[in-house]
Amino acid sequence: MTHKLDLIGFGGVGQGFVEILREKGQQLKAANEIEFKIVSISDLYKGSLHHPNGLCLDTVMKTVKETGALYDYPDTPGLVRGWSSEETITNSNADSVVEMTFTDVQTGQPAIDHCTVAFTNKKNIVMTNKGPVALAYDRLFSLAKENGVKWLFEGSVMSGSPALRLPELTLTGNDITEIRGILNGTTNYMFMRMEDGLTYEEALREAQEKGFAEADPTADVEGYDVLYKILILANVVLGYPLKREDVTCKGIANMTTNDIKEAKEQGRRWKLIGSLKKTDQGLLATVQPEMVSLDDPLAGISGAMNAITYECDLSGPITLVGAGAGIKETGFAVLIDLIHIERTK
Ligand SMILES: NC(=O)C1=CN([C@@H]2O[C@H](COP(=O)(O)OP(=O)(O)OC[C@H]3O[C@@H](n4cnc5c(N)ncnc54)[C@H](OP(=O)(O)O)[C@@H]3O)[C@@H](O)[C@H]2O)C=CC1
Ligand SMILES: N[C@@H](CC=O)C(=O)O
Repeated sequence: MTHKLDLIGFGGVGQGFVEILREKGQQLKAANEIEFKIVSISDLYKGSLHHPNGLCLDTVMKTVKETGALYDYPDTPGLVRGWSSEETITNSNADSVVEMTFTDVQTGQPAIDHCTVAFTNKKNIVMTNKGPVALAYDRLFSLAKENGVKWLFEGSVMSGSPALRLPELTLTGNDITEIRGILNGTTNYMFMRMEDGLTYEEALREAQEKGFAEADPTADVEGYDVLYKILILANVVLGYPLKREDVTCKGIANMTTNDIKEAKEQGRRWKLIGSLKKTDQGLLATVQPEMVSLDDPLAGISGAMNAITYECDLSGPITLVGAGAGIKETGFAVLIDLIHIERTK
């Protein structure tokens, strides 16, 4: 079975996903009898390529590594260049679109439009972008359903760690009363490096170099990235139509190495915590830095690792610990969603 893909957005995660297919494509074909074939790549500044029979991934990666763009990919009969994202989604022969453009924390665009165009053209969407899920979940979910296509976004919360599929599939039957965790890799990595003595700016720069941070890292340090993940968890896992204005949100942008040092002197550690709690007054949602004591299990979650605890009425608390950011880890989330589409056909 061949599953044809359009990649929309070809930054860190997009390239990480292509590397995974280069390394594991044959193995995946043998184990699952699925061949994932990339027929289009469309990126704002790197350019756009489409070939109905598939692009050569070795040449794509060589071209982007050598030139930073796709314009020097060689001409072959049938190759189309220059389609915009929407033209790619509309015109290509792909079965699924993988949406990996930047997350716009104000509007969710252009990714919301990409979903609308894909669904009305009867294409599945797999995405790591948080915007459409956080801001337009109900509308897009209905649109995908009306058009008989799938919309999967495991990578939007905790990258390759199954923070959404765990409650959906494995914890089902429980009433989840509370969700709480460390949900941003960049800030957690920054706390670790600031404890090592780096300044706020140095720690942020490192997180950017490692591919953890958003294109605009304000989203990470002001807490909006966690806010979006909290909206996704509320809407998707708890089925509660939470909006961004319902969430109290404070980030770490004003924190200094002194704050980190003071916490250390008190035998404590800062963590940026996102939480959702069902109360008699409704769903209480917060994002804020908290000082946790060193014997709190969250204190041991360091670097770009994240952790999330689901308080369940039947099974008790279940905690998932795993990568919260990273190029390959997030590329894996794309892969597992695509395999899931094939397995549930
Ligand atoms: N990195 C991580 O660890 C994780 C990332 N995510 C999410 O995954 C998505 C991708 O992340 P990442 O790869 O790190 O981000 P990057 O900023 O590296 O890549 C985003 C790419 O999207 C391109 N782009 C922007 N607008 C458009 C458009 N209209 N059409 C086509 N391409 C466009 C950008 O192009 P150009 O640069 O040429 O302008 C860029 O190449 C983001 O939404 C992020 O929030 C989710 C989980 C973890
Ligand atoms: N910028 C985000 C990436 C994953 O969502 C983070 O640092 O967690």
